[in-house]
Amino acid sequence: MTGARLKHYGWGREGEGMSAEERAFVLGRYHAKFGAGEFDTVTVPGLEELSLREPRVVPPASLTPFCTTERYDRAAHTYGKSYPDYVRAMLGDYDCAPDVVAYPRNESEISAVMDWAGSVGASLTPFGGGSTVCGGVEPQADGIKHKAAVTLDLRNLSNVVEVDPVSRAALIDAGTYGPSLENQLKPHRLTLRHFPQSFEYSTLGGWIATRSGGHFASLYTHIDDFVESLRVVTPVGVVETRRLPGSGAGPSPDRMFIGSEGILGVISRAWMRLQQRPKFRAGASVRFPTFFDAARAVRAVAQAGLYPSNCRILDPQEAFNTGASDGSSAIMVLAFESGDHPLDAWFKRALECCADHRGTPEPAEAGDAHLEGAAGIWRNAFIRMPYAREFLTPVAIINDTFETAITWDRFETFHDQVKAATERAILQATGVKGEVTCRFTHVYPDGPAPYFSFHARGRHGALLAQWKAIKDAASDALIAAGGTITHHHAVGRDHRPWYDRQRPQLFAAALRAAKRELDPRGMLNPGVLIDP
Ligand SMILES: Cc1cc2nc3c(=O)[nH]c(=O)nc-3n(C[C@H](O)[C@H](O)[C@H](O)COP(=O)(O)OP(=O)(O)OC[C@H]3O[C@@H](n4cnc5c(N)ncnc54)[C@H](O)[C@@H]3O)c2cc1C
Repeated sequence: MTGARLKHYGWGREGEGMSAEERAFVLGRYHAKFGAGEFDTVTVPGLEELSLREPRVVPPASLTPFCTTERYDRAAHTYGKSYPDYVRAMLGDYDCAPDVVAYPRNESEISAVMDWAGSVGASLTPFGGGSTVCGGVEPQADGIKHKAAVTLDLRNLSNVVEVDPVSRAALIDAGTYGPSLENQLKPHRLTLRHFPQSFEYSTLGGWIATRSGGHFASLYTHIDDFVESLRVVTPVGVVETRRLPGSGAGPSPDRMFIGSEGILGVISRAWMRLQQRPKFRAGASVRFPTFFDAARAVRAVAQAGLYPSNCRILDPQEAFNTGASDGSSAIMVLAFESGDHPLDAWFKRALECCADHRGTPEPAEAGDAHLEGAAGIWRNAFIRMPYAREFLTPVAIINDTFETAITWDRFETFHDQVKAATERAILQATGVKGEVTCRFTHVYPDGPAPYFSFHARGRHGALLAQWKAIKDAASDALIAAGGTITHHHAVGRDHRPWYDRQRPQLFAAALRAAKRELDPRGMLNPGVLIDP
């Protein structure tokens, strides 16, 4: 990585953030929701004001070239990017800071850190970009089972190592951040085209470890679909899977590590399936009178086998919040792309599906039609929004998201139940009416992945409890109504109670057995996904 260092509190690098106009726009939307009065503001402590405990362990001389106990490194690896992470950081609570941060440069250094951490009874937390929103990178040391906490940041493993243009695949180091990955593929005229909203500040290894959801709204929804083979460093040795386009040889070893959230080993590199860079595009913003009209159109498009790269819908309130509409209509952002052929026939057919459900396309300007109008405004807001939380938390705004998936036959009831339960919980927890909005991130022929955002006016001193009451109610509702606790944000520690209810018990036992085999000391990410 180049440029200024990453913030220890907030999104992106030091010196980055929203412009004054963007902040005013976002705060204006909240003033409109919650009243025009001044928000009660808390000052976030600076790095030098934080009190961190003395490191409980220090690395041996052989590891010091790539390990540190510096204040900045420990503070910047204490939290991920969830709402409670921001609150605790704002309150100066750095009790769980790691004792040591390691920046290995190759697999043997990963193994050396594992061996040392194991020998001193420390836990080991794999760390990519730290953009987890479910408590995936918080260091663990209870003083009994784990006497100290070591974080293993993979940023120095950051190369596209080899490109196979014939099979259209590349071997890529796990610590490679999104922009660097794409920049290194560009000269080969290839692309991974996996663009989670966190693309700039997350890594290939993190995407694979969490089964992240990216650019493609249909067909290639999760990173899983691009993984051809993996190398994983475990405390008992290295696992390497065979490069194959597909295989029916038993359960897939790749699948065991994809989504393992750092509890079975450290993904060090992967062969990834690539795409041609798109040359042909077709797209539009389509307006619908209601969100459910838009959802029915999405179902028709998904079931027609058209596989748009983008088919995201925003409910009217979500469209209003991002500035993409005046709040009177739902919006579909529809796009097709190909490196090989024109897409007019697919696009035309998708618009027919939309018209069948009262959808009206916005007239497109010349050029990148899919980035014009409401779609373009939404896309810009999508990229800039991550910077908002660092100034919304200090004014006691609770803004968070949760995402799930559900089959089409249950979607409309599911949506209404989850939304109502979340709205009720906001009112109960804060005493003030809040707002819950919904969009789709990904779509399948058998159902959508709805993504809910909620906005509440919290109170300093009670923010964590208020957030938890709302999050618990929303999670309870979506599990009770048959959804998944996460479609792509992963389980971490925050989603454990609901994942435990959703996951078959015998599967949990099998996962525990796999962990015991690969991580006999139980040092890797304790508490994530399963208890030992
Ligand atoms: C603003 C914002 C937007 C987001 N948008 C999206 C989105 O569009 N789609 C989406 O899917 N997610 C999204 N997320 C969530 C997050 O970005 C993803 O989970 C991402 O995949 C995490 O990657 P990372 O490199 O930051 O991993 P980290 O946050 O560092 O780690 C995540 C988990 O993976 C483990 N891990 C990391 N690297 C490795 C490795 N090499 N080997 C083994 N385990 C490892 C960690 O221990 C941890 O449990 C978003 C988060 C934020 C803050």
